[in-house]
Amino acid sequence: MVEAGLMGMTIPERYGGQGASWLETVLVVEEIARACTLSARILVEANMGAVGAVMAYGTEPQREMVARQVLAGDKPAICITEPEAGSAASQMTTTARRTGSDYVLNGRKHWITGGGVSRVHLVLARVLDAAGNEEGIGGFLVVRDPEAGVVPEGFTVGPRERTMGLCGMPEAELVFDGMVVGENCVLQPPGGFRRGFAALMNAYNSQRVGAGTIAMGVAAGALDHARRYLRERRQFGRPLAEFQGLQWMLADMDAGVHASRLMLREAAVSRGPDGSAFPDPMMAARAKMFASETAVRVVNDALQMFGARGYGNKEPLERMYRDVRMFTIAGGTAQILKTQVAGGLLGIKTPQTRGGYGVAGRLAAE
Ligand SMILES: CC(C)(COP(=O)(O)OP(=O)(O)OC[C@H]1O[C@@H](n2cnc3c(N)ncnc32)[C@H](O)[C@@H]1OP(=O)(O)O)[C@@H](O)C(=O)NCCC(=O)NCCSC(=O)CCS(=O)O
Ligand SMILES: Cc1cc2nc3c(=O)[nH]c(=O)nc-3n(C[C@H](O)[C@H](O)[C@H](O)COP(=O)(O)OP(=O)(O)OC[C@H]3O[C@@H](n4cnc5c(N)ncnc54)[C@H](O)[C@@H]3O)c2cc1C
Repeated sequence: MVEAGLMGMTIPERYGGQGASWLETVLVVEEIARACTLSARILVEANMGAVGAVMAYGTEPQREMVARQVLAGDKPAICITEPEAGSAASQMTTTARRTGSDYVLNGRKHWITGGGVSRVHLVLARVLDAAGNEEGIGGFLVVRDPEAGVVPEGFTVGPRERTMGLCGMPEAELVFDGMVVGENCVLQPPGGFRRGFAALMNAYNSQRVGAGTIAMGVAAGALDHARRYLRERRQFGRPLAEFQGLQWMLADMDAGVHASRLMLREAAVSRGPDGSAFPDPMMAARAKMFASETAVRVVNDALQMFGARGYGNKEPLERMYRDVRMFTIAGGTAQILKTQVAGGLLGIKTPQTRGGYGVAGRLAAE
């Protein structure tokens, strides 16, 4: 992927990238996901999420460092989720406490894709001043590269999670125990730490569009396989393609993939409020939620069309099914994304803590 120029496509040309748009990136992601979910995931993380956040909010040296790493083949890790803060990501307890001009990180992240193999890590943490008062949530850039002898003290990689799919890339726990990082590692979004969580999640909307595109690409690949097999396989003296029950399934699958693709591309070219460099939050949530749920159904239906052969490993369907199942979970579960979409439609703020509901501007004005 480095040789093909796919790592760091979105990085601006002045840092060695191609300055590719989100739309150009998702076109490539779809094609790759048709054949290999894992490679598509690497592509998304090497162009969206953390990379997008650094290119939008980073200092010159931070951008140069991340560009160098990614263009050389690193897939950065985005470290948000914690054992007690999954969907409730804003309740993270990992802290970054200021001591002089440094920060000391303490806490535990889990299910981090690339844990143990990624070099660049964007770690979200609750920022405390020297007296322990909270300042908001910030992003911290941490490089770990054992091959080059860079192993930050106080940063350990815990056990790998064993998963039903996507087995070519580890998900692991990362433990920060008094790890000291300098001020130059702080990713400072506009609005400072008080608006840090919102700004970092805003950057993450690009990765939601990327993740949704992977799911859609896997479904598109499964649909191709299904079309091939319906023409190839014969039962009752006729090709499966002649059975109307399967034809209607195929038409529904095609419509689902097509609708997902349109929603994802619409989100990819959209921009959030206030001149954001990232896709509109609601469009990203809607597209990822729809594409991931649709893809699980489409791949399941494709597998069904193969009968026993779909359940076996001579065809890629069983692998695609195991891979695609993840996309309604990671990157914001389908339920969380639906809540965000509904909140936008109704003009209701939707924090999920007891007593947290509020009315946003539009409804209040009505
Ligand atoms: C956002 C949530 C964590 C819910 O938490 P809260 O209820 O505490 O937060 P909110 O009040 O909804 O939001 C606080 C603040 O942030 C703004 N915000 C939130 N999300 C976004 C967004 N996507 N884009 C832009 N801005 C956002 C929100 O508007 C608020 O700002 P104001 O104060 O109103 O101005 C929860 O809903 C959530 O998103 N949970 C999912 C967590 C998640 O996605 N984790 C992903 C981990 S990385 C990963 O899985 C990688 C896998 S992969 O990509 O393959
Ligand atoms: C393969 C994989 C890779 C991942 N990679 C990363 C990564 O690189 N970086 C990272 O930070 N994280 C990563 N994650 C973690 C991922 O972001 C979380 O799994 C996800 O945000 C959900 O959190 P949780 O698993 O703790 O589920 P929980 O939040 O415990 O949710 C459990 C169930 O309850 C539902 N639920 C929770 N709250 C609500 C609510 N308010 N309303 C309705 N339903 C609700 C959820 O939808 C879900 O069905 C990865 C996960 C997987 C599976």
